[in-house]
Amino acid sequence: MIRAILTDIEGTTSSIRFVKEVLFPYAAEQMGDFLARHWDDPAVVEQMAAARQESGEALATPEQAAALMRAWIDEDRKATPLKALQGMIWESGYRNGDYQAHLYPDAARRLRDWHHQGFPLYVYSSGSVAAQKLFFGYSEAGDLTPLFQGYFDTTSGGKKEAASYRRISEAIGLPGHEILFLSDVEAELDAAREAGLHTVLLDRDNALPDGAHPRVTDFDAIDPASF
Ligand SMILES: CSCCC(=O)C(=O)COP(=O)(O)O
Ligand SMILES: [Mg+2]
Repeated sequence: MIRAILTDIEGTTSSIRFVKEVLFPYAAEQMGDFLARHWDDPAVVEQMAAARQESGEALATPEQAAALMRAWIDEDRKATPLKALQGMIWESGYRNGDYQAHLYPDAARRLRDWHHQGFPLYVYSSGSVAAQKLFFGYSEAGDLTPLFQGYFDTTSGGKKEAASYRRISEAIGLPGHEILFLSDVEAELDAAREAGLHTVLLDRDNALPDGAHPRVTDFDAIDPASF
């Protein structure tokens, strides 16, 4: 029986296009300026230390660091320091009203329904926890943060590693077989299933063949009671 639902964001609750064509370019454009202005802030110092560790580069100036961060954005690298910096940069964009996060209407509707039915809801995204809270706080469907019990990011591990889902199950306080994980990426679902979670593949473009995971094109087709 499912007792909690864990959802991915990009490609699952929300369009890939919004992330790739709005959020990532915004972060890339602001990165140089942001690092120059916040170079000595403790939160940035911490992420720069992590970026040096991951890259092996000296990153001695904001310009050098910005160039590497932009390269990582281009390759869609799910690096924790990049994700933390993106979250810091996106904050002002949301607060200034430069954009609102895209939410598929079916996702917003079903997340509200499941919350009202008593399912604890959680997010697991490569975006930082701070970025996730901004995303759902400033969404096209309004502030959805009251729906969620908790958020997980790459500090729990990579999304294609079964160990990450074991950590998340432990943090939620439920065995894997009582958690339903929703994602648009089969490799993430494979890892979640290896950790014992139930899975559903969101195939928003109805373009994928039937495979190892139940496949739906929207949240309306998901019935947590059917597992
Ligand atoms: C939290 S919003 C931005 C999402 C993001 O940065 C990203 O890399 C998307 O990853 P996801 O795990 O949600 O597919
Ligand atoms: Mg995704």
